[in-house]
Amino acid sequence: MENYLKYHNLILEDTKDTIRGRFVKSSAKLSKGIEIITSQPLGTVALPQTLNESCNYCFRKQTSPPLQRCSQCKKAYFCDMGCFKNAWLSYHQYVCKADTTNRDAEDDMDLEMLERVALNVSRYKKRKEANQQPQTDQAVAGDGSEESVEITMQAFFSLVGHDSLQQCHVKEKHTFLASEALKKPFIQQTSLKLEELVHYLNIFKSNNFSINDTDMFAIGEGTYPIAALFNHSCRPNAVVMFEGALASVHAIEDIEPDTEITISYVDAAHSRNYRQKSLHEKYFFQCTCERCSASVARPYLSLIDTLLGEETSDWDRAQQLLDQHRNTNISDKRARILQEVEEWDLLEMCKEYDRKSDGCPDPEKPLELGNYTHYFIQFFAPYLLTWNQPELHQQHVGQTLKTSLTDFDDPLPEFARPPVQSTYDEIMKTAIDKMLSYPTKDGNVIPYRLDTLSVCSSLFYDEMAQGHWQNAVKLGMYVLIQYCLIYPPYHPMLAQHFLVLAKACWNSIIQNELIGDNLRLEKVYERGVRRWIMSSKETVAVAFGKHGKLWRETLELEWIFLREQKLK
Ligand SMILES: C[S@@+](CC[C@H](N)C(=O)[O-])C[C@H]1O[C@@H](n2cnc3c(N)ncnc32)[C@H](O)[C@@H]1O
Repeated sequence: MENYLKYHNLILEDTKDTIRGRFVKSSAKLSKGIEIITSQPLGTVALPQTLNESCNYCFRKQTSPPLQRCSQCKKAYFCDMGCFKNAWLSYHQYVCKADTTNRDAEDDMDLEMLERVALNVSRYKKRKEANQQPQTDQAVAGDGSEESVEITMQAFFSLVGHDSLQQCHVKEKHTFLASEALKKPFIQQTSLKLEELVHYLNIFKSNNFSINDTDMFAIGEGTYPIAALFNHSCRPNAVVMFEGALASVHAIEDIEPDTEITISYVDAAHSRNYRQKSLHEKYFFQCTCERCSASVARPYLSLIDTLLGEETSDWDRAQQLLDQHRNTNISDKRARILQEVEEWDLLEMCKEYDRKSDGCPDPEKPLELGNYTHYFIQFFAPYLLTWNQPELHQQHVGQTLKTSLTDFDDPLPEFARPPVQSTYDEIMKTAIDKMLSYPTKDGNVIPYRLDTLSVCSSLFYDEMAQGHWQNAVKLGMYVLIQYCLIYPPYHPMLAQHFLVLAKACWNSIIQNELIGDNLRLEKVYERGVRRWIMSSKETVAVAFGKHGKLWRETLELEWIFLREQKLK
């Protein structure tokens, strides 16, 4: 295992702290966008609601030819006979029948994962017993370039289950699930004991990953022993991405040698309390990352949570309530926000907060969604991505100075306000201080709060679904500002949002053309599309790589947009 890590410029260090355990650090500089290491699954389970969307064996999505449904159990889907045969040999033969029990869906997934992992552990042990020769480290790991089964298993056996810390109801549930598994002959044949199975379930709780598709929607869950060696930070420098069932850890910022590499176990778009509570319940630690506790180097990071405030209720529940429109408080707020969005005049706002006009919202009055968005977007986009490329910010002098920013964005006049700060940290600090300097008033929608974000992001998708593109663009720009605060600049959530925003802007242009709306508005949208396509290209390449669906979609949109421009 160490060899595999070393080959990938990684070192596993032990803190000797019983909770923090080991952590992974870099032994060389790792540039943003690189795939640091890949991680093979020891077991994967599809989410019940997405069973027909991806192959039950390799987790790839396929529409042409369509996935084939298993004719016997009529539940699992596969790409082709190859995947079906592999699945059959590894696990499907044991579960290929209707399950008549009525456990809840989460328990069913845990049980399925347990059975898959137990089978793999038992096969591995049997193979080891059959091949009695002691293996040297070299023979086990080769040159370290490939993750052999031995490496995956070594990593799995080393993972923490926090067995003694689990709460009574968790212990009871895990004991029940382990005994359910042991009722099945194929699990009895593994010779694994009840305590071992309970330990594996504890390992899953603190180490498993949610498997996402390219649109960042969860489609399953997996045990990835190598990826599970990375510790958590609410401000991570790496993310775990999936290609089918293979996980890989990507750097989302430049990582200097000897730096801990961290990923985030919870969505960073939650309040500090929510994150702390769920990290403690599931992983048993108190998060002291740069965002959770005041960092000396980057003090503005802890101000992000001061800005965001608390969730009004449990986030998922709030989402549910939003969907159902039942909760009067939330639907009142939704109606008020929608009215603000309807009344916000995009052209007026663009004029007021144009870089040359030096406009800023009245410092005596609370911020409204429109002026908040138009004023602060000038701090962030696209400057969060290009602050370290000053040549891109040069004024267009003479006839020929051409830079990618002048291709994609307005050249920035020297006297422009607010000035582009010269580092990422300065941009963030200046913007956050400025936001916090505005007064707030009870009953007003406070733009930077989390509850406003959750209403606006749900409205953003609803307005797109209904083809209300002008509203969608305003909401999308607002959500962008919040994402710039919450996520590191090359985070997949931000990259994906840039692309969706570019598409919304493009659809707005098409819709405006259809209804013959005014030309000046069209110019504003065109500038938006250029800007969001550029930002999307820059971030998608780093966060997702240049081989996936999002990169293709970005290039396609750019191609259509540039072609239309030429035709005009
Ligand atoms: C997925 S494992 C990470 C690898 C683990 N440190 C190990 O040695 O196997 C998750 C566990 O690591 C520890 N951990 C992860 N991130 C941490 C952090 N930021 N602070 C303290 N402990 C952390 C907790 O014990 C958590 O349950």
